[in-house]
Amino acid sequence: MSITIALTKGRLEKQTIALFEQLGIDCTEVREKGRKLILTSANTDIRFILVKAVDVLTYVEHGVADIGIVGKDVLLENGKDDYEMLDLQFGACDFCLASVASYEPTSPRRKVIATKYPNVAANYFREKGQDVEIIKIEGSVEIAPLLGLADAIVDIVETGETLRENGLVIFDKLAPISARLIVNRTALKKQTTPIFNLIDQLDAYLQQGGEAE
Ligand SMILES: Nc1ncnc2c1ncn2[C@@H]1O[C@H](COP(=O)(O)OP(=O)(O)OP(=O)(O)O)[C@@H](O)[C@H]1O
Ligand SMILES: O=P(O)(O)OC[C@H]1O[C@H](OP(=O)(O)OP(=O)(O)O)[C@H](O)[C@@H]1O
Repeated sequence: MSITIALTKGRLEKQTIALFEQLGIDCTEVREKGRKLILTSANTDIRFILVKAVDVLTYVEHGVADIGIVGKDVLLENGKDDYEMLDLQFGACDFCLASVASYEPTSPRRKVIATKYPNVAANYFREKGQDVEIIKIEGSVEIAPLLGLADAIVDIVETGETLRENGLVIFDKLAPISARLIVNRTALKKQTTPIFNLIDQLDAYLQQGGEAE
């Protein structure tokens, strides 16, 4: 029986492949994929599918993929933490509250918050007991406070360069983010041994300080 692994296309792709290759899993077809989206590993029973981050959740939830590799941001936003089995430690960044330096996070005025992650932002302000208006933005979130659309943003910060270049500063760190391995529950019951073997190998590699290049 083969294992299907859904990979997040884009930023996490290279490091995911590098990590699997460190375990001796051939990923040549994924590295040289062209426009192909279903790829096989030459030396294992693993099949990879390449999809957008949120779709990794969908394929794993429906059992079409047994395993998924996805950012913690996507799990938090979609309330799917319980699928998570392993922190893969790459793709590290943070969810942050940021704005222009004059922003007053504790002022009683009802704030407007722009974000790609409305649920993460809503949970954060709910826990703080603050009622805010949330505006969903699809990208370039940093311009929202500069143009007066929002008072502040909740967004991913990695190097901090985007904030710096747009004159924004961090007011709070909400949660650390990195790539996570998620597993479909039924697949785990049906294919316990191969799935746990893979997780154990990844875990052992990461424990001994190995990194995805
Ligand atoms: N600087 C960063 N900005 C955004 N995501 C990052 C960053 N560094 C690591 N990541 C991780 O990479 C994952 C994939 O991000 P990527 O930008 O490739 O896809 P996306 O968020 O779906 O964007 P797009 O809609 O542009 O395809 C994120 O879910 C996050 O976990
Ligand atoms: O701290 P940094 O290293 O600068 O990285 C953080 C930036 O990267 C992401 O945006 P992305 O490049 O995905 O573009 P987007 O604005 O279109 O989402 C994120 O939303 C930040 O804007």
